[in-house]
Amino acid sequence: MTTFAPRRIDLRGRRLDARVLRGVLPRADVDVSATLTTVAPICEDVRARGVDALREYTARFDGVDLDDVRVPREARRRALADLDQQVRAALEESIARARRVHTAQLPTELQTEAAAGGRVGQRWVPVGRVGLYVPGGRAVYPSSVIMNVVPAQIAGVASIAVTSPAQKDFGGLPHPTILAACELLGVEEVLAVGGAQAVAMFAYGVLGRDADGAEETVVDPVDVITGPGNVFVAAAKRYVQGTVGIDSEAGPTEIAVLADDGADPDHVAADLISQAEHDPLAAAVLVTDSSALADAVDARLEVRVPAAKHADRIAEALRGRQSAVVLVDDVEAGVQVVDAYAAEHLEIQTRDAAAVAARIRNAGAVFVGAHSPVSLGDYCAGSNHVLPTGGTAAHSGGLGVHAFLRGIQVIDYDETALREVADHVVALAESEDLPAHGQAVVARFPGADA
Ligand SMILES: NC(=O)c1ccc[n+]([C@@H]2O[C@H](COP(=O)([O-])OP(=O)(O)OC[C@H]3O[C@@H](n4cnc5c(N)ncnc54)[C@H](O)[C@@H]3O)[C@@H](O)[C@H]2O)c1
Ligand SMILES: N[C@H](CO)Cc1c[nH]c[nH+]1
Ligand SMILES: [Zn+2]
Repeated sequence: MTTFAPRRIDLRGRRLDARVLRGVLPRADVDVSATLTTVAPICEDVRARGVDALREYTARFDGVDLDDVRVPREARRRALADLDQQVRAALEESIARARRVHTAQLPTELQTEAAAGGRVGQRWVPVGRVGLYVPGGRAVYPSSVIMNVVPAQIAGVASIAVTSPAQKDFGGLPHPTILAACELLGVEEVLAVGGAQAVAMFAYGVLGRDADGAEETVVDPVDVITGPGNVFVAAAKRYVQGTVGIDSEAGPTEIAVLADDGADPDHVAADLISQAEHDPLAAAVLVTDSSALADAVDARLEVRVPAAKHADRIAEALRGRQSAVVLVDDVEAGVQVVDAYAAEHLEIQTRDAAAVAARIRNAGAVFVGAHSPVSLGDYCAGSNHVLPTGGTAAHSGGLGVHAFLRGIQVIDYDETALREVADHVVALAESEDLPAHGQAVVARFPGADA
């Protein structure tokens, strides 16, 4: 008999320390590490050969003969004019909520008097140019245009470029709804490149030839690359990090659900399927202290998956080594497990869900209670759906305005304030055997005792 249920991991009665959990929990991160060997030559080739390399990879991976990587304004205007009105209304609502939430994230400028006359400030300055990746392989993601562009605009980034894979079925342009979303948001530079080659294009910039054969800049390099994508995109972001800043490794989608016997198995199954739908590498993990709930969810997967539109992809994700149903002794143990797993999305479907959610330390985003499914956050909650995957939520957060800002400290001491602290600077400089550091202060007060 074909089963559509994820494998079971039984942690009941087991000691749950970090090492044990690391060994037994499902994890897809190794795919990103392994994929570095695939994407490194692609990135280096784009760096060396520019547009010619972009054309070759687009033909190979997307089946499109690219004419120009730049999408003309007219195509974006037409896409918006032709957009279904219901989809337009949904995009507009999503934009409005995202703007509200992301505006509230803007940090305040600080000015502190560390001592009388000694001021230290903190200014938040947007990066100059960003490259935003919008996926478009198995599915297309106009919602990811919003999730990338809104925080970049609110942060005040002056130069914003969006890229998304060229689509065979749409004349080699990105999907029209993606173009329409760019136009709605007033994005002026849109490119038709996907995968690792798009990430390299942004990291290094690309040159091409104009109609007369003269060398021209086709895409300028950016300071920061953000956005979600498949394992090739996530690996390429890891590869170019350092040359540019990145947001997080927002790779193949993950959902973890922490549920007790009060959860509705229909909801839990629907939510696991909703995210397994993204990619055969997507991870769907249920953590529960109720074997009755685990069985009930499995039974619903058996019924629903074969009938679903992308049943093959969903079944592959649910049965993959990255998915599982994890049985634990109680909700307390479940909190330890989901914290060690550090999921991109974590739903809490337990009694007193808000209190349980408040104790979670590692997750890209937490969805609290019966009425906050992950797909609400994917589209219309106002929160950002570009979130860290593969366990990186233990050290990275989701996309927001901060990804596009740098805090610059501004130190402004007057003479009296510097004189007052001079002895301490000299003492510390000498303790580090860096006496010239102390001298740089003493030199300002000739005649004073050093
Ligand atoms: N974590 C997040 O925040 C988040 C948000 C939305 C979507 N996602 C994920 O984004 C992904 C979207 O993936 P997708 O594939 O639909 O679109 P995508 O745009 O990420 O990838 C398509 C590109 O992959 C490249 N590619 C395909 N096969 C390749 C190969 N064998 N070698 C090298 N490159 C290859 C091609 O260049 C193609 O253009 C899914 O995994 C989804 O789960 C994650
Ligand atoms: N669940 C994805 C984040 O991993 C975001 C998304 C966009 N569209 C549908 N879902
Ligand atoms: Zn989703």
